[in-house]
Amino acid sequence: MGAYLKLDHIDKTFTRGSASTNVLKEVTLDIEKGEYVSIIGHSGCGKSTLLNIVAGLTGASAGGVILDGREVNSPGPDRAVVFQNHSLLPWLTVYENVRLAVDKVFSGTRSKAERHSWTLHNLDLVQMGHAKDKRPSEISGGMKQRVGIARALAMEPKVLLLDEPFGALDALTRAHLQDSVMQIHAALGNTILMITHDVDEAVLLSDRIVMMTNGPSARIGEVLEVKLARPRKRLDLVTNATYLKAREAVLKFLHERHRFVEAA
Ligand SMILES: Nc1ncnc2c1ncn2[C@@H]1O[C@H](COP(=O)(O)OP(=O)(O)OP(=O)(O)O)[C@@H](O)[C@H]1O
Repeated sequence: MGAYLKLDHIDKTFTRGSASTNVLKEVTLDIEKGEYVSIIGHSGCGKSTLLNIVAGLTGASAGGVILDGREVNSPGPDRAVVFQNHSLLPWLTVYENVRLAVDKVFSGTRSKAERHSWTLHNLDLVQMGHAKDKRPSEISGGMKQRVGIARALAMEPKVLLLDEPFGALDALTRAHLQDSVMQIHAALGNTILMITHDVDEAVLLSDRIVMMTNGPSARIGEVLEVKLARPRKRLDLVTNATYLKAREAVLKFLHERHRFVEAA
């Protein structure tokens, strides 16, 4: 038996005319069911490209993705993506945005009443039940991200793919949302692959942090296991030696890679 989610020797080269850029080189990673894995690396190294390959939105040039024993190479409801800039449909209410996804996945297997209560349940999970009849333009950025997360969770994906989901938010909103995601992960045991630029966020949330080298031809440089017990409380971690050590290791990796590029 292999890993639950396997990224197997992924290579990606973009070609335009006669010019081609090799963005990812031999990226191999095994992720267990219920694991929270973050990918961190400098801007442009290929993190989003990698996530898009897992999502099936971009094809790999070589290698592939195996999820729960099956190769995946096109988008599917078993992999739900939450992007940095929410992608809610502006003409639908909060409820309707989530319901649309629920209907898409479950119209053949669950009754109308079940789909209705499942939609409400997922909005409650992210504390957005109270705003169910609002439209995206009437709610804040953080609330929109919550709805995006509810929509993704409601599809009951095998893997949740988060592409800098908190990147555009102010620090306080970001912290609230991180706490919500930690609670949801603890309660539901989701398998999560998340891209982030934020070292503290990576350490706080992850079981493992995958550090990418700079592109072109980015690879996995190091993988750091974050051996912090859960539940994790951000205030307790400020002085926690394991937390500080992990944070330092990631910062060091990023700093050294950056220096390398500057010197090259
Ligand atoms: N469709 C495309 N065609 C050509 N090149 C592309 C395409 N998509 C991405 N790239 C290139 O691939 C490289 C990696 O881009 P990607 O967006 O994956 O990086 P990233 O690590 O997610 O960056 P950031 O952290 O800034 O979001 C970049 O050099 C980018 O210009």
